[in-house]
Amino acid sequence: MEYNVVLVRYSEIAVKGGYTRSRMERLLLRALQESLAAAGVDAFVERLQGRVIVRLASPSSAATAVRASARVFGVKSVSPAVEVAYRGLEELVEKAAEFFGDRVRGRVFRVRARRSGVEGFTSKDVERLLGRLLLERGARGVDLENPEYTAYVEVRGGRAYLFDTIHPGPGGLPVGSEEPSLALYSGGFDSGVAAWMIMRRGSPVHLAFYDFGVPEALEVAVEGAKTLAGEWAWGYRPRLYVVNFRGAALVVNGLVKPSYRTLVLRRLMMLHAQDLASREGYEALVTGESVGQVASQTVRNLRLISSGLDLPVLRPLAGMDKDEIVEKSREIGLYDIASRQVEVCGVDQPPNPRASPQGFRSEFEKARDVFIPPPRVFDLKGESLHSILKTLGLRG
Ligand SMILES: Nc1ncnc2c1ncn2[C@@H]1O[C@H](COP(=O)(O)OP(=O)(O)OP(=O)(O)O)[C@@H](O)[C@H]1O
Repeated sequence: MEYNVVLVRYSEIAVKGGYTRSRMERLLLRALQESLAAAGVDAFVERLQGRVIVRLASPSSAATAVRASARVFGVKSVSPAVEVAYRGLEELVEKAAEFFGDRVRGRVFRVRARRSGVEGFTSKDVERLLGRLLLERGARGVDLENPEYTAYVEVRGGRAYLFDTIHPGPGGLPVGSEEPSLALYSGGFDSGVAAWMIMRRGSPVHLAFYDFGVPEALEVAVEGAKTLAGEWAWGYRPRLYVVNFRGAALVVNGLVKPSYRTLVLRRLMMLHAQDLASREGYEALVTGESVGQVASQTVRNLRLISSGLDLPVLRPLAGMDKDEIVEKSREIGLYDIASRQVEVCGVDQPPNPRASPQGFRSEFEKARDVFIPPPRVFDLKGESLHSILKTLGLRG
């Protein structure tokens, strides 16, 4: 018996009611279809009560389908499974024993059964009967606490799903459940993880990179943006905005007192991102700031950088430690790229961690009217890495 489906469980959607739930389920299906198609899996995606079934055209695509499904936001976990039809408990456990028989031989096991939309027998009945059958067919023993092998049976109406592995998905909400937002993305660890975390909460996140004129930094940021889009952005077309901030850095370095330069430049960045977001219909900004991580991220300085903005600034890493952030970037596949990023902040002196609000205001006034050219805009799904780099003058 070969895997013919992937069973997809979703997390928070299950607790939503009525219209919201069916909208989110539709978004989840669309994202799953897109992710599977991009991975080259020929499959039909079907909604069951509380589950999604990915029906595979070929069993050989099961592993790829599992990987592709586990990269979709809203998915709690996935299992490659065998779907069988049955009439009555006896036929069900017989088919299950056929699938699990070889796998439990010589091993200590347990059966975990669940059931919904079924009359006439309980989950316990399935566990007991199948357990007995598997012992008869060569399993070494039963241990409910510490088995070597778990045989899972999920019964839904007239069909049952048999599986023995559960692979975690990212959780969260399907992309499109929330309004879109714009992440200030540097290509470093923090802003990549931050963008991912807000995508995970259902917002289609677009990215803005502020270019201080260091080609290596721009190249890494484009690569990181392509990776985020290619691995995680299912169900929408993320954009990358590359903003030429060289002029802004020059003006700030020329006019502003050294200890205020980083803060003034950051605030210019935030204001610019807010205008850009408003024009494009994005309803929040996202940054990778974490309280106290560096001098520009003290509570005081975060206040100064973002005071008076109309759009909410989402800072999903605010309460995280650096090592947790780096670990997360590893999990989501951004570590290698982010670790190549060079630190470029546009100015050469760190800010005072407790900058004075009055001092900041008067220094900011000196630079507030700096001209910033319109951004270059890229469709991260539609354009290849090479063509984006070429347009930006980074490839011949
Ligand atoms: N060149 C840039 N382009 C876009 N956003 C930026 C840029 N530089 C900084 N940011 C934004 O400001 C935040 C704070 O930047 P900072 O350099 O102080 O912190 P960081 O911890 O090094 O961030 P990261 O790891 O994302 O580079 C970043 O997380 C990002 O959201």
